[in-house]
Amino acid sequence: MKFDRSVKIAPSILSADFANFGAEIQAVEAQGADWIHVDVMDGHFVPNITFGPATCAAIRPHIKTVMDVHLMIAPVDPYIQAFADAGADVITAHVEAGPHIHRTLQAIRATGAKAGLALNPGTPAEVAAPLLDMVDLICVMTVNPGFGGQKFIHSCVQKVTELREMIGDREVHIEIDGGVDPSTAPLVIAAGADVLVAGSAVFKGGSVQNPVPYGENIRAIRASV
Ligand SMILES: O=C(CO)[C@@H](O)[C@H](O)COP(=O)(O)O
Repeated sequence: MKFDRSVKIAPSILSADFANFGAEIQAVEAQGADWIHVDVMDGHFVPNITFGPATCAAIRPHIKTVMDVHLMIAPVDPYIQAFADAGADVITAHVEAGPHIHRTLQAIRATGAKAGLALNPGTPAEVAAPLLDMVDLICVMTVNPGFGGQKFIHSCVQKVTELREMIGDREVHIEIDGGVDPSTAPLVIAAGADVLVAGSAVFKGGSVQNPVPYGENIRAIRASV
């Protein structure tokens, strides 16, 4: 996976048809998705449950782009290898999910996957400072994690500006997750983000049978930035 700073749109399959992940992934990729964002939730770290490594392994052959796995689970460390074996290109863990984030990031990189660090809306940018050489991506949550379709939290935009300044010329992506649509995407791109996760704003109005709205939605986000 080669680093580049262009704007990338990563549809979150949390808003896709759960009975049809393979076809949904193929449809959004055909309609212009750059990465596929996979939200893993455990009903403990976040108040919702989605799926685990077996589902990730099952969808992997359908993903031609980048499989971006966002772990909203605690503990994280016992499951890292399973998600790497499932074919994740990026594995992101939350700083709030345990006491040893440095060890977690090391363990992710040791698998060969890119290491992502996620920050909840209430977590300040400074927590990333000692970890900048250990991460390939920082995921700024712009909603409280757990559900799609929530309202973007505007106070998180300043955090993106601070992180971009901190990162300097390191090859670290800034990903935005939650409430991204054509009205909020320009704010975070201007602040220095390059990966936009979007669930409801991509999947709304479309289906596997009628994927054209997926393309229109992706182009609307791209055009907004
Ligand atoms: O991680 C999460 C939610 O916890 C996200 O990836 C959501 O799935 C984004 O959904 P929208 O806010 O774009 O609908």
